[in-house]
This record gives sequence, structure tokens and C-alpha cells, in this order.
Amino acid sequence: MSVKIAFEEVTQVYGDTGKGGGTRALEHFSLEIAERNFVCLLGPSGCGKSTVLNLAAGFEKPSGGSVLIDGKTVTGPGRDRGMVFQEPLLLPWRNVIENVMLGPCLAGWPKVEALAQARHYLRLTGLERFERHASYELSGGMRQRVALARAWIGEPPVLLMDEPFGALDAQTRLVMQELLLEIWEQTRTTVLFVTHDVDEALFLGDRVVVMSASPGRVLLDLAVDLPRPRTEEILTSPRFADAKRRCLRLIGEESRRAFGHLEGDGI
Ligand SMILES: Nc1ncnc2c1ncn2[C@@H]1O[C@H](COP(=O)(O)OP(=O)(O)OP(=O)(O)O)[C@@H](O)[C@H]1O
Repeated sequence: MSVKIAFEEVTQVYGDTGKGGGTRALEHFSLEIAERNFVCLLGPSGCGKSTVLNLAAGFEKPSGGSVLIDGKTVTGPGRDRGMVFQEPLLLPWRNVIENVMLGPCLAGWPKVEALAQARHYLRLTGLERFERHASYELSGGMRQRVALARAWIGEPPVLLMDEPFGALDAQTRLVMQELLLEIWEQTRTTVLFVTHDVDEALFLGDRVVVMSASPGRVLLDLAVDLPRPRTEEILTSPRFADAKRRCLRLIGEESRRAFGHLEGDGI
């Protein structure tokens, strides 16, 4: 399978870089993601997970190294990459279907086509009965389902997800994970998914990549050897427990290292 997203020796430094200053968010960060793969990114807080996504989205340019999509350097945002954030960021003055149709309408799609495609994704996300509802009439999980439909409507070959279920309660979260996998099985979009939650990463991913404490680089790249379609029972399987233990141990060590580093700095 061809490489869809590649990070080659990426360094990202924020702030005043003179005299070695600034914040080194990423250093020697290298990662290749094959087309149609679902890769989850885990790591201690502040290790640079969102920075990785922002670079792939083209919101930022790397200080060093390269970020490539289909072998071409990313120079800015593009319709080939959809993004889902922790907050659904819906426009409150537009109803559900108008929010989902926003991208296609801005891109000049014929209205009938945009409407048909929006209805298709509202059906897949179980929101067909709510298309005329205002966003304040929806629960957090429903709002995030609208955000998923909005990201998917243009059928971008790459989906970048930054803790999209982080604000949801555990039960809603599991339902959303199952829904995401169900749609992904049909679309086979290449997904890069950031999360703090090891269970979530292992439940969703073909691979789980664990990052080091800041400056972030790849510490572990684990192929998730669990059958698909994934069901709730997988969460209690011995293979799942083994992989979870490995990831947790590494993240724990890195988090303690990051904390020790801060203490050393007198913080
Ligand atoms: N625009 C920015 N300007 C300055 N510093 C930044 C900027 N964006 C990120 N950083 C810094 O870069 C480092 C990595 O941040 P990033 O948000 O990518 O980490 P993260 O792993 O996503 O964090 P968390 O898990 O807590 O959301 C942090 O030290 C952060 O303060």
C-alpha cells in the first residue's frame, strides 16, 4: 500500500528560537502512514500530538524536516484533508443540515447534490430526524456526530482527528467509537487520530504510535493485532490487555520524565 502521510525528521520550534530558545515541540519526528490505515497517536500531555496534526493539516509549517501527503510537501490546508476537533465548532445560527452542507456550499457544489450527500451522512450518523434542529437542541454526542458528518461529506482521503471524543462521557464515547469504525469500514479514509485514552487508541487503530515527552518523537509504533470489526468484547480480551499494559507503561514513564523535567526547571 502506498504511503499517504509522511513526516520526515520533523522539528517544530515555537517562540523565540534565538540562542536555542523557544519551545521545541517536536524533534526527529518521523512517521509514515499507509493509505487507508487508521493510526492513533498517544503520548503524555504537551508532547506535541496536536502539533503533528496541525502540520498535516497545513495550519503550520515545520521548522525543519518535511511533511508530505501523497509524496507532495504540505504547503497549507486543502480539501483533501478533513479535520475534527474536540469541540464540534458548529455555527449556532445554522441548523444541523446547514452545518453539514457548509463546506460543499462554499466549494460551489450544486445545492441538490450537497443536500443529498448531507442527508446520506446524517443517515449514517443516525441524525436524519434532527436535520432541522438547532445545535443548542442537541446533546454533546449528537453535536460531535454532526461534526463527523461535516468532515465526511466531502469524502476527503485523509481525516485528522484531535481528541474528537475527549469531552464525552464513557458510554457515549464507546457508541461514537463504534459509529466511527462503522463509517470508516465503508469509506476506508486514511485516519490520524489523537487521543489521551489508551483503550480508545487500541479499540480504533491499525497502529498505535506512542510519542515521547516533549520534544516529541516516536517511541513505540505498535501494530494492533486485533480482528475487525471491533466489538466491545475486544476490550476485555487478553491481547488487548497485553497491548494496553505496554502502552501504559511507556506513557507512564514518559509522563514522569516530563514531570521530573519540569520540577528540575523549578516549576
Ligand atoms: N502556537 C504555539 N505557540 C507556542 N507554543 C506552542 C504552540 N502550540 C503548541 N505549543 C507548545 O508545544 C508543545 C506541544 O503542544 P501540543 O499542543 O502539540 O501538545 P499535545 O501533546 O497535543 O498536548 P495535550 O495532550 O496536552 O493536548 C507544548 O509545550 C505547547 O505549549
